[in-house]
Amino acid sequence: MDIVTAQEMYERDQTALEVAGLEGKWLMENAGRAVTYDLLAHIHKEHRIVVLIGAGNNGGDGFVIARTLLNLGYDVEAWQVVPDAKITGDAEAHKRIFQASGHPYRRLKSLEDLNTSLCRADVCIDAMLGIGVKGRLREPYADIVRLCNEKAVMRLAVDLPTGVPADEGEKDFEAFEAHYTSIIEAPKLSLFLQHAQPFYGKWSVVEIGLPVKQLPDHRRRLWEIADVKKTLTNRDAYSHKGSHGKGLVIGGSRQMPGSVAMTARAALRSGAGLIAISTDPGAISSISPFIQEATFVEGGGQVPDVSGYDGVAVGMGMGRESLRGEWIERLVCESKTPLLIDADGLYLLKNSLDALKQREIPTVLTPHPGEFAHLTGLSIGEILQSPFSHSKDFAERYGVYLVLKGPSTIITGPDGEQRVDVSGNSGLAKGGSGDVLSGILLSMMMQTDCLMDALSNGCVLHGFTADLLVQDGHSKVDLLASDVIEGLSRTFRTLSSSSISLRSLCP
Ligand SMILES: NC(=O)C1=CN([C@@H]2O[C@H](COP(=O)(O)OP(=O)(O)OC[C@H]3O[C@@H](n4cnc5c(N)ncnc54)[C@H](O)[C@@H]3O)[C@@H](O)[C@H]2O)[C@H](O)CC1
Ligand SMILES: [K+]
Repeated sequence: MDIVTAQEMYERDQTALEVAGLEGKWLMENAGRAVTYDLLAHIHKEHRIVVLIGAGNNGGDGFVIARTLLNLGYDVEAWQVVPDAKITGDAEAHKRIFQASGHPYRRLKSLEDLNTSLCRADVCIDAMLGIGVKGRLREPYADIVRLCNEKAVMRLAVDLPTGVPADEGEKDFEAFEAHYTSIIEAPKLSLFLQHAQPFYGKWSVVEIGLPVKQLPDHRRRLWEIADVKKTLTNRDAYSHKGSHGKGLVIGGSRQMPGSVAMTARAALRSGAGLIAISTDPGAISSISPFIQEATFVEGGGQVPDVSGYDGVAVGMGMGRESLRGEWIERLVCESKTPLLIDADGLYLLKNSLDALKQREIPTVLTPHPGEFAHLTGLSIGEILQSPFSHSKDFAERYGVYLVLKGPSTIITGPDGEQRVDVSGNSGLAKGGSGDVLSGILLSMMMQTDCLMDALSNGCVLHGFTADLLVQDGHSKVDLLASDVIEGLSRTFRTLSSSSISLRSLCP
């Protein structure tokens, strides 16, 4: 599913008009009806519903929604919150259809009247502003939004909650706090921003009839379990351990032996053929009981020889001594093997960014916002405010694959393509989760031709496993990173059993 900016959404509407003759009025009818049927899952016949209608096309959708609900026999009060003169274009056309259908609407004269109506209502549908909002809300929207937010009503938003900017880069806004948002055609960037997402509540996306094959490809998509099923490499019946990648995990220390154990174990549980660990010799006895299948290579204080491996993950629990920084620089400059750099490795990489630019073999960096702030010199606040553009700038400038971890993980390729993974839950906010993710990613990197697919699939497998575990058996409080490793077996079984049942349906 594509993810768009406001500008890209307007371009899509324009394309629909130019290539398919789909006029705005038709799209508005489609959008209003699709949203209505989506919202019906949250509305009962006995509910009293208030529809709030603003000045632009989001308000136009509101007229279609109010009309459709009234036609279906729901108890609806439609409130136009701006003067008549402000309703123009397609919205005005739909206002006329609304009136011609014999439905009344109310015009906001005083906030007191609306307050009385909202006090009686069970459901409030926000069709005031959508992707056209600019800057902080002006009146009467700001007052109305405050009023709605303090009422004990179910708040449903159309496309975006009024006041939430569609794009990244803005942090200080006041907005309608929706319990549920019915998003039109494609999620907007702000759905994936930590400070904006809570305003959306739960959400889904409705389709409004745009000519999808003709639309410009903005190369930014949501990556979901269905995409994983389509792209995950099948295990060939005649394969051997060498067919699934020979990986090396470099890291761990006496103080942090568990990190590499988890990375190695997660890599093997996700299908890697062979995993070797290069670590502080003093840590081997603590690590080996947890991962009998791994072999150990003698580090001997030297940068390990990585030739002969299909992929290398480096940095987990490695410590930050300057000697390790030299290793990172040498690996970046000299190794001809795809590299994944995480944790302490990212900290040390800061001094080798020029070398990174020169490197021609694929490199994957997996920072959380704090590590990315360290790498870029930006603040964590700046990263969180504009994670899409900062990720893209960095990945393009240094020619790397960047996995910016968070509740919405953004995966960016060196050519600027972006994927977003929203699987997972707060149970993953614990030490060790990143080590497990690195192991899964290493395994996927070695088994998938397209690195973007490998990384996107790895992120979803990690989050989806955590979701399965808290649905059944675990809670978000007790979930451990090591539970996720053991939970991978269920995820892979789920994925393969669904493909078997699909196959069994085919003639
Ligand atoms: N393909 C589609 O996605 C379709 C979407 N539709 C809906 O149309 C809106 C976008 O419509 P647009 O008219 O461009 O913008 P808005 O309705 O969001 O608002 C414009 C309106 O808002 C005023 N305004 C801007 N900023 C502020 C502010 N800070 N405070 C107060 N008022 C503000 C501005 O002056 C304008 O009057 C999209 O979200 C969908 O809901 C179509 O229905 C179908 C196709
Ligand atoms: K809205």
